[in-house]
Amino acid sequence: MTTLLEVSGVSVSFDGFRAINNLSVQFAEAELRAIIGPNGAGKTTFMDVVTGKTKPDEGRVIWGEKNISLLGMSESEIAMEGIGRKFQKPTVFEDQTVRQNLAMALKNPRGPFAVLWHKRTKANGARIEAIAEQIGLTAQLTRIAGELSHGQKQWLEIGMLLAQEPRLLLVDEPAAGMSVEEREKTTNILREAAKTRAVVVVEHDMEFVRRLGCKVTVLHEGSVLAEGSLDHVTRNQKVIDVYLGRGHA
Ligand SMILES: Nc1ncnc2c1ncn2[C@@H]1O[C@H](COP(=O)(O)OP(=O)(O)OP(=O)(O)O)[C@@H](O)[C@H]1O
Repeated sequence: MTTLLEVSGVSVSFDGFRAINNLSVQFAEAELRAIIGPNGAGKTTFMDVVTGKTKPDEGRVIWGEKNISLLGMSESEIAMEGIGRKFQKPTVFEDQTVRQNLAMALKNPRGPFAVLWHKRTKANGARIEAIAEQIGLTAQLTRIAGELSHGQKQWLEIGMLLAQEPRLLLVDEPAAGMSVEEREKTTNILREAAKTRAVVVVEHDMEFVRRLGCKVTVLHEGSVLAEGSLDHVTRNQKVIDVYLGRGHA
């Protein structure tokens, strides 16, 4: 498997406290990965480092086949490299329809060829339909986004991120506040999306992680404590001691 993102020996300190401590972790192209760990383990800080929001004190963050360092890049440059991030709270344009939200998110090829505009609009229409189907919102395309349920808003935002065609999608606690059916649908959307890109999901809900059925990385005190299948990591005594024993099983 080709490595898409390599985080190597990364440390981040806040006022002398090491939130990320010599962290090394890799992600392959087109893989689904769950990141779990107790509160304060460094999961959010890890995503902040990858997206350029937080600059590490040490270490390397290497991206893509050209082995580009993300460390010297701004957040917007990193986003343009193809790294998308879904925060926990859905942020869609509430007063716009689902279709308009997706249309705004679509990555249009920028160029001076105005004659191609019509063609492009047609192609965009097809892309919107395809994404709507992928996120299960085909029947909601003409609805105002503000009227959608919490789960539907989350899917719409995932769709808006997919419209940008990211090569890596970071998703923060997608299952929070969702019903059982919504969670199931969310797992399917993420699993499907991960067939063509890397999808990294930070999640506390172990049932949801089990449904994802993917490799799991357990973070603790800013480093990787265990990695492997969910069964493998949940059998690890250290994982049981620091995480599962605290009611996350
Ligand atoms: N800007 C900051 N200033 C000071 N300390 C911070 C800052 N950001 C994070 N921390 C600390 O770094 C540690 C790691 O935090 P982080 O939010 O990355 O953990 P987490 O695994 O995402 O936790 P949770 O599961 O609660 O979201 C915590 O102890 C947190 O208090």
